[in-house]
Amino acid sequence: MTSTQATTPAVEFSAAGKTYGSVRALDGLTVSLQAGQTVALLGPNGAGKSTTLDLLLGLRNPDQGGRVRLFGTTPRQAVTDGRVGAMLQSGGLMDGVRVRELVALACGLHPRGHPTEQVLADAGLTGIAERMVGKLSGGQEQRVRFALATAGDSDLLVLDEPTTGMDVTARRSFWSAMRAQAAQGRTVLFATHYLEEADEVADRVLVLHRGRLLADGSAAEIKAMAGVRRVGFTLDAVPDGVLEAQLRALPGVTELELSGAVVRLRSADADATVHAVYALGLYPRDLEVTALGLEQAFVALTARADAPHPPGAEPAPATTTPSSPHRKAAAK
Ligand SMILES: Nc1ncnc2c1ncn2[C@@H]1O[C@H](COP(=O)(O)OP(=O)(O)OP(=O)(O)O)[C@@H](O)[C@H]1O
Repeated sequence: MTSTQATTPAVEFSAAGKTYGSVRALDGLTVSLQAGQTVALLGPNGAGKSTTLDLLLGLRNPDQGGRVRLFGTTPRQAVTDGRVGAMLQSGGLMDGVRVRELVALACGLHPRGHPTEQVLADAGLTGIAERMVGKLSGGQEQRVRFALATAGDSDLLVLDEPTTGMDVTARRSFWSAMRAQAAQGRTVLFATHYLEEADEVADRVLVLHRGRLLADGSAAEIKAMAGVRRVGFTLDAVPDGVLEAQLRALPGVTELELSGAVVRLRSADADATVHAVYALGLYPRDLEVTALGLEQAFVALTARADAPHPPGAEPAPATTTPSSPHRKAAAK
């Protein structure tokens, strides 16, 4: 890795947009990623994730006025210099060769290629290195794609839904291999629909929605941004006259589930809700106030962005937390 990494962002999008006909797939994305970060790119179908990765890899150019830079240079130059390894959804693998031959080819072509046997081992492919690529299962093909992405000493790894088609065990070993890559100082950017992966693996989470950056922060910060918390408690006894409707009417409550004396609710203002529970004369036991999971926070954030806005009011821009560089240890 070069010394420029310390100062130059690994990835920099400046007002990068992309329009396909009448579809605005990416709407002025401005974001930069520091070297060494592991970043998850989340978003509903059609949010612009693949378009973002295409621009990043120089497979498409941004519309006029936008710019993408990798390590201070153009994506194409960075790719040519072997600084980027990519694992994309699209693009078939060569069928008529053996796994070892294909991986050896990638290692040989990379300007800073690793030894073939090491790459095979790191991707968990040693045992199937003599198999024909065309005979592999979907999960095994993904491992080959991973091997091709890590065939050389790249500084940035770009992964588009890398664990699609993998079973739970394969996913776990994939992320452990990926962590090993990140531990060597590589920047990793991955798009995923598995929010638990983002929660477990990423230092930083970017949420795209309709081509815009809706949120940017650690997983914990994204959960907090959703603003909604879960509140649970048990009542000693449900006093006469306390009806579900009264609990539902407590300040902040957005959802309520009442099962006997056990109350589970979601609140946009948990402090006010809990205060009002006491004010009703209730005595909650085993009171718990917890943040939403990343998946629920994601659903809440994107639903809020989809909600109709008053005439003239624009949806809020990206909620970006100030705590860059988004350190996982501090966030979780
Ligand atoms: N080549 C293309 N021509 C026309 N429209 C396109 C093209 N590629 C993408 N789009 C449109 O641009 C928008 C963003 O697509 P993109 O594939 O980037 O989203 P995504 O977040 O990766 O979605 P998914 O999660 O479904 O893979 C979508 O509305 C899509 O239909």
